[in-house]
Amino acid sequence: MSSDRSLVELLARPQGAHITKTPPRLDPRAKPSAQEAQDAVRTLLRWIGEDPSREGLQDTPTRVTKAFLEHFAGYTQEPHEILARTFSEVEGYDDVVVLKDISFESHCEHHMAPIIGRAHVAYMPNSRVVGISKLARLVEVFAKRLQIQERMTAQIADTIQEVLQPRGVAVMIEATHHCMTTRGIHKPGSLMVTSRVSGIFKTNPDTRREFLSIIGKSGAESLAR
Ligand SMILES: Nc1nc2c(ncn2[C@@H]2O[C@H](COP(=O)(O)OP(=O)(O)OP(=O)(O)O)[C@@H](O)[C@H]2O)c(=O)[nH]1
Ligand SMILES: [Zn+2]
Repeated sequence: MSSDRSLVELLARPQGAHITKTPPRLDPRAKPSAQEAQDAVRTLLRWIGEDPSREGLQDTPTRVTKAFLEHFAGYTQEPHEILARTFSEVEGYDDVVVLKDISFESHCEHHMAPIIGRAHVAYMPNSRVVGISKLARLVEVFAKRLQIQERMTAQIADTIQEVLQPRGVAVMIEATHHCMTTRGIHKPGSLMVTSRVSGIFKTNPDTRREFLSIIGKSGAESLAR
């Protein structure tokens, strides 16, 4: 192509058309395909110096994406729906209900490293109670997302408060953060403890003490006031 011709063609283009267009901004929430997710795993494998085509790694991208679907299943579940069904025939039971030692596995949003812990969930019913398994399901929904422990604690407590409208809620979580135990500062055995209380658990020290005693933490008087 002569330089004259290319100049003519260039001038004939609409103004600015010769400038490479900025690619459209990706919607950060648009879901990539399974293929794209598996390719991303292959990229990471190459990045650590591995050969994704070797026999032992050939199915690894599929396994990893499948595992991710399990680790992060909480994004497809609606927490409020879990507590939708309640029972009122409780013979006037209006004392504290506690489900303690609910084990969970989550992942921290900073390193995507496991957070392994236990949650203790209590509420003071207001004429209606919820099926007790639903408290564990609620923990599970929030655990199966990328988390920081403080937010997970608050989300569990706030959802119970919003949906059941009990006289109070108390949630305590104790967890080990693998980003602190297996990397970084390497402090195995360190345990992060968070709590969120509302209603009567906040205003009445006796109710708070009862919760702490039931979960085996009597003496821990400093729970958020
Ligand atoms: N508050 C809080 N911090 C968390 C949680 N999970 C992880 N972290 C912390 O998030 C912080 C991220 O800090 P950065 O300095 O950005 O990351 P980093 O350089 O990898 O930090 P180090 O872990 O200290 O090596 C770290 O201090 C983690 O310990 C959590 O649930 N709650
Ligand atoms: Zn982390």
